[in-house]
Amino acid sequence: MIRLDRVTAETDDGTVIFEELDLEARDGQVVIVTGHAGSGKSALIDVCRGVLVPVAGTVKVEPAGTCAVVTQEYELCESLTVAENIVLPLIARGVEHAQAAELTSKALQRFGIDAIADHLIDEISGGQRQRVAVARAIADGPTVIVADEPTSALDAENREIVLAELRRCADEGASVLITTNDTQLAENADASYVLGVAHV
Ligand SMILES: Nc1ncnc2c1ncn2[C@@H]1O[C@H](COP(=O)(O)OP(=O)(O)OP(=O)(O)O)[C@@H](O)[C@H]1O
Repeated sequence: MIRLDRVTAETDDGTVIFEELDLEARDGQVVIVTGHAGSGKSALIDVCRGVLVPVAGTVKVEPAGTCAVVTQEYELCESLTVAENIVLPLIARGVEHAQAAELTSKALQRFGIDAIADHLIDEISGGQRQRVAVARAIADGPTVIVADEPTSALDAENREIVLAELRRCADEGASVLITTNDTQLAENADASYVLGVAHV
C-alpha cells in the first residue's frame, strides 16, 4: 500500500513541485498518474521510493522498505548480460541461487526477452532495455511497485506485455503506481490522478 496525505514536494531551490497531494494505491490496485512534462511525475516516484523527502505531509509505504522501482534511466548494469541484470539483484536480496535462476528464467519468458538473455546491455535496443528494467523490478513478485513511464520506449505489443505483467502483480496483491504521458493508460486503471490540475 502506498498512501500520501497532503504531501508537498519542492525542488532543491525551494520551488513547489506539487502541493498537498493526496494519493492512494491500495493492495491489488494499479494506479496511474499522468500530467504534462514537468508536472512532477518523477518527483512523485522519488517521494514514494524515499529519495525525495517532502517538505510537508506524510508518506506511507507498506510493507516498509519493499518498494520495487523502475526509473526512467533504467539503471541497468552495462557490463552484465540481460539475465545477470535480473538474477544478481535477486541473489543480493537473499533469494537462494536456484530459485533466483528460476525466477529469472520466468521473467525473461514473460517479457519476451529470453532470446537476448546472454546479450550485454549495450547490445540491445532501448525498448529491450526498458523491458529488462521492468522484468528485473518485478521478478520476485514485490508487494509495492513504482514505475516511472515504464512503457515510454515500447511499441504497442510490448506495451501490452509490460502493462499485463504489472497488472498481474496487482492481481497477486501488489500495489502498483505507474506514471505515464499516455492518458489512455488511465482507462484500465483502478484509480488515476492528474498532476498539475485537480485530481480525479
Ligand atoms: N528527486 C528530486 N529532487 C528535487 N527535485 C526534483 C526531483 N525530481 C524531480 N524534481 C524536480 O521536479 C520538477 C518536475 O520534474 P519531474 O521530472 O518530476 O517532472 P515529470 O512530470 O516527470 O516530467 P517528464 O514528463 O518530462 O518526465 C523539476 O523542476 C525537477 O527538477
